Amino acid sequence: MSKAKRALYMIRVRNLEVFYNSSRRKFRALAGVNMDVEKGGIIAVIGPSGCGKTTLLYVLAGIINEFEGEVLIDNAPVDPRKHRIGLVLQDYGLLPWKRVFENALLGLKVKKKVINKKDKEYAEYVLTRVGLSGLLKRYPGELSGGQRQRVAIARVFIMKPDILLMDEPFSALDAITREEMQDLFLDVWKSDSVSTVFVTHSTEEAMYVGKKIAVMTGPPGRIVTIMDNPFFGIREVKDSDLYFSMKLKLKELIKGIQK
Ligand SMILES: Nc1ncnc2c1ncn2[C@@H]1O[C@H](COP(=O)(O)OP(=O)(O)OP(=O)(O)O)[C@@H](O)[C@H]1O
Repeated sequence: MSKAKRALYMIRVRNLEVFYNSSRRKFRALAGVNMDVEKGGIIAVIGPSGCGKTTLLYVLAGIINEFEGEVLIDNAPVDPRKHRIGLVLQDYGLLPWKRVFENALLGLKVKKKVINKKDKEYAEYVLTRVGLSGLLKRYPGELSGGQRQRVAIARVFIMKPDILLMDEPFSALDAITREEMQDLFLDVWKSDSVSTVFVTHSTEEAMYVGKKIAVMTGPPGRIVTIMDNPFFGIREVKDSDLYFSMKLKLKELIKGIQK
């Protein structure tokens, strides 16, 4: 492949195999996973429980570093010391003894020893965009679930990551807060267009936040299809035939029904 073509991709996964070793057995969690994420792309990864979605994210985050195959971030082997990798988890990952502002700066602090005035101004700007400007001095225990997730989202955008990995970030939230957070995520994402892998259990969420949708089955985890999503960022189409037929197709693929 030509250099110009390769440079279009921010994330490249080729023939990825991951095994978990326990004392009794070797468990194959991923089997020959292939996936590309374009610069500024969002791929939503959807699949049944236990198919290997989190394992895939952990490889991309550099948390799992024993694997077979190739995993490239911006054309270089994944390396958390070199790449800025933003990871948002379902349980927010906030430190309970630190206030909102300090929690929001944690990701950047890991990457940068000295936080300067410009960094703090940018942090304030992002926190204001996510609607937290009045809550900067609170502790996580004094926030709602949605507010905690806002802090977690602000934290990854403040560190200006090379790639963003979202592991079912909104699944613990009630339906209304969840929709608000999806809107907020896309709104903040639009200004940075950071290349994102968004893992979700929900077909509706995948169809709202994914420019592309990858369907995984397993274990062992495999990607059975990657499709373009014409409904990216659109909510009002819920009654269209095309929307429902795509949703049905996704559900069938997740269940392993191939027509
Ligand atoms: N540390 C481990 N040791 C052994 N097996 C593991 C380990 N972690 C995960 N697994 C197994 O690997 C498979 C993939 O797990 P993973 O957490 O990646 O799935 P998932 O698709 O993210 O699931 P869920 O949607 O329920 O979060 C599962 O079958 C799981 O039981």
